[in-house]
Amino acid sequence: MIEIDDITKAYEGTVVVDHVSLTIEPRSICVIVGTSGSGKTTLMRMINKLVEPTSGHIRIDGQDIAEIPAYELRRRIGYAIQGHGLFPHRTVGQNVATVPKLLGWDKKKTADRVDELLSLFQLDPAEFRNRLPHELSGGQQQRVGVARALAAGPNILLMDEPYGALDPVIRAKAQEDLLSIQRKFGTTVVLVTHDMEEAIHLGDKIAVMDKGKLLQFAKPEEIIAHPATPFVAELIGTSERPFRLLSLAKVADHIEAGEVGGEPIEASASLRDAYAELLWSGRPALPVRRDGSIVGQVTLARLSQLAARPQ
Ligand SMILES: Nc1ncnc2c1ncn2[C@@H]1O[C@H](COP(=O)(O)OP(=O)(O)OP(=O)(O)O)[C@@H](O)[C@H]1O
Repeated sequence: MIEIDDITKAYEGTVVVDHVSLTIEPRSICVIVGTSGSGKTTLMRMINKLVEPTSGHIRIDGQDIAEIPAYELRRRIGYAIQGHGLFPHRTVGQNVATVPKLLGWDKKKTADRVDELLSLFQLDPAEFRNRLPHELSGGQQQRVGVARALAAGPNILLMDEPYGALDPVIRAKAQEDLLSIQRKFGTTVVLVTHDMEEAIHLGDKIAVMDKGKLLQFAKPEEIIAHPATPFVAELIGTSERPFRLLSLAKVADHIEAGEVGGEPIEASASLRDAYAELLWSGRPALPVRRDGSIVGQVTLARLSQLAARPQ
């Protein structure tokens, strides 16, 4: 658990993070969202002491980080940034091995871990471990950056706009990878983005920042349905609200009995994808497929109800 307790950061009298308090539950993803310069990165960097707070406290699993040396904290907390930050003259394998090496892991354990992580990120170790970062695509470099951050199995992973530079297809893939890896390892993730779509997709909870202040800290459903201020509502985009609500749930959770013809949709698809397909194909219902079999239908009528403002 990460407890941020009344934290403030000022640079020469200018307050950039202003009395922020929030508690991030273990094994959850907290996304910090807000406009440029709102203090997102500064807030996150206080968690691994890259920035020292002016006042306030941060506790990790009950321990005040003021009592933990910065180097120790940074070995315990993974950190991945936009543009990956890989060492350009070190191979992919050496990059991923950075923290295990600092921790004095033996060669075999380190090499096994590097290969495990590269495989996990769908980078064939034999093909990629000896390449230099510039011999990789942007998306591959980003994956190596996240693999490096996870190398020593940290409980906490901080990510600063990790997918900002990726094209939409690679970005969606990287987000799915993050979700599955987070579930696999149970990592607590704090991710900074200015993209509300990304925040809603990834966040168990979303922290909305503006001018150094925390405006709202809540589940995506709550932020969409009950934005705390007009600024939060604007950030969500009023015309986007129904679609954002639908993007939070899966077809699997809203299957109705009944048979209907035509091209099916997968149960794992989001309701938003189902809604788009219903509108695009002009059908009132789609058959739903799970593990290759048709298991029911999803209907336009039901999705229209689900997209309406929650009471
Ligand atoms: N080392 C520093 N010295 C002085 N001011 C700083 C320093 N670091 C950040 N700031 C200022 O603090 C404010 C918040 O910066 P921060 O990087 O936290 O914002 P952000 O929300 O992450 O923005 P972006 O989305 O553009 O990265 C900005 O006005 C920035 O200019």
